[in-house]
Amino acid sequence: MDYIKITGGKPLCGSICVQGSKNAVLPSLAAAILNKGTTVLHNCPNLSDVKVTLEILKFLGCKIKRENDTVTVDASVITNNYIPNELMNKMRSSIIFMGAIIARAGEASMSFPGGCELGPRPIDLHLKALKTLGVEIEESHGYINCRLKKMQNKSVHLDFPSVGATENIMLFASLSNGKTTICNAAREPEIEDLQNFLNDMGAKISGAGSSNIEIEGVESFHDCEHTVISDRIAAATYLCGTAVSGGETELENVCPEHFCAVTSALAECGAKIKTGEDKIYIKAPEVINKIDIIRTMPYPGFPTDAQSVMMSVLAYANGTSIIKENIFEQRFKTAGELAKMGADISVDGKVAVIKGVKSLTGASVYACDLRSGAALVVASLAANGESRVYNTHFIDRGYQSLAEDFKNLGADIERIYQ
Ligand SMILES: CC(=O)N[C@H]1[C@@H](OP(=O)(O)OP(=O)(O)OC[C@H]2O[C@@H](n3ccc(=O)[nH]c3=O)[C@H](O)[C@@H]2O)O[C@H](CO)[C@@H](O)[C@@H]1O
Ligand SMILES: C=C(OP(=O)(O)O)C(=O)O
Repeated sequence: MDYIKITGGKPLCGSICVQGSKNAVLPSLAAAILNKGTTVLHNCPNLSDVKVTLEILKFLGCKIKRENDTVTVDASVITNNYIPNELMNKMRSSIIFMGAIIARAGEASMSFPGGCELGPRPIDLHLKALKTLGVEIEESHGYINCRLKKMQNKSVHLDFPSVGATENIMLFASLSNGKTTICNAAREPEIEDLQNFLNDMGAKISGAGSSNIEIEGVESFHDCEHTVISDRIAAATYLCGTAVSGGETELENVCPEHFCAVTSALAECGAKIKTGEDKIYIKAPEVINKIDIIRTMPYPGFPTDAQSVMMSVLAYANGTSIIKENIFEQRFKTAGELAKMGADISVDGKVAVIKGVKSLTGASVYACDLRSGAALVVASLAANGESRVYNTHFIDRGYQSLAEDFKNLGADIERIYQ
């Protein structure tokens, strides 16, 4: 089994360029099927989730070309409007194809999406919104069959600002002859990037980044090129790695305003942070201060995706910190693995109490999901002795070169292929 081997104790230093955003590139690739032509996306990270998305696009009939971080999707001809379970269950984001395929083909059929196990991840909000907009939906033998009856001009209210549901509605409604308003839309930067990309293709969407998004449907799209935004969670991971290691690093190709919640938490821990337009510098604190409480929230609150790497930082703090996880029910599995390294963390439902310890000890640990893998690597960077982080396939979903990046910053780290 592959693993990442880390011998802790080396302060990180130097600078690295942060990859393109997983959560921005996935919906944008799905959106490419809305254009009966060629779409070029730059800054596409090389991730296993991106590979699955490209497989889905090929299955639908698209021609794909990848040159370094540029992906070209030719969706002139679509030959399928369904996605088999083998592709759907490989990741959560496969559900974003639903809105896009219905918009392009009038009907779509697919099974439920898969992905990391973070507790229940229903898709009721996606389905309810599409029904409101005139899509007939029935479930049969594990497949969801959707057919557009008549596009309704409607306002859709989301009971929770779901990122995926907001994206699905945007994709569906942008290629139609109606006007749609999304109320209580997700405000994540990836939603704004999707709006910018769709508008580059000829859509008429406004309001992304706020809770109300207005979509004026258009009849067709045109070819375009778009550069995907930088990955704010990867950036948060490198910042947390630097904070525990005691070093100082600079990240390039970032948008610091997208992860203010993380940088203010790290500043509260005592890290020195300086931001430029597309750069961020961090100097680790000599002693990591505890944080009374961090609550994960939809953007611009503290991102659930950065919760695990932050837990690794607080495991080394000079007191007791609390994390309240409000988005996913089972996102504290990392705590059990950190305990193998000597961390003192107790979990009760949505709350984790982290009693900081002076040092952790290297151990063999298992990533339980994507960010858990990143968190275990971060914790290992400062642990005494050697750690082995297994289940690297989770890490590959969201980081194109986690071990290599930390190595370039001076860590004693290596990916072992077996
Ligand atoms: C590919 C991608 O962009 N993934 C991100 C996206 O996931 P994803 O789009 O799946 O996350 P959502 O914002 O939809 O989910 C947030 C919460 O809403 C619940 N919910 C969601 C939809 C629904 O129909 N019903 C329902 O109850 C979920 O179970 C969860 O508790 O946003 C999450 C929250 O910021 C991030 O952690 C993921 O990294
Ligand atoms: C939960 C995540 O992603 P996904 O929604 O793709 O599972 C994540 O990026 O941490």
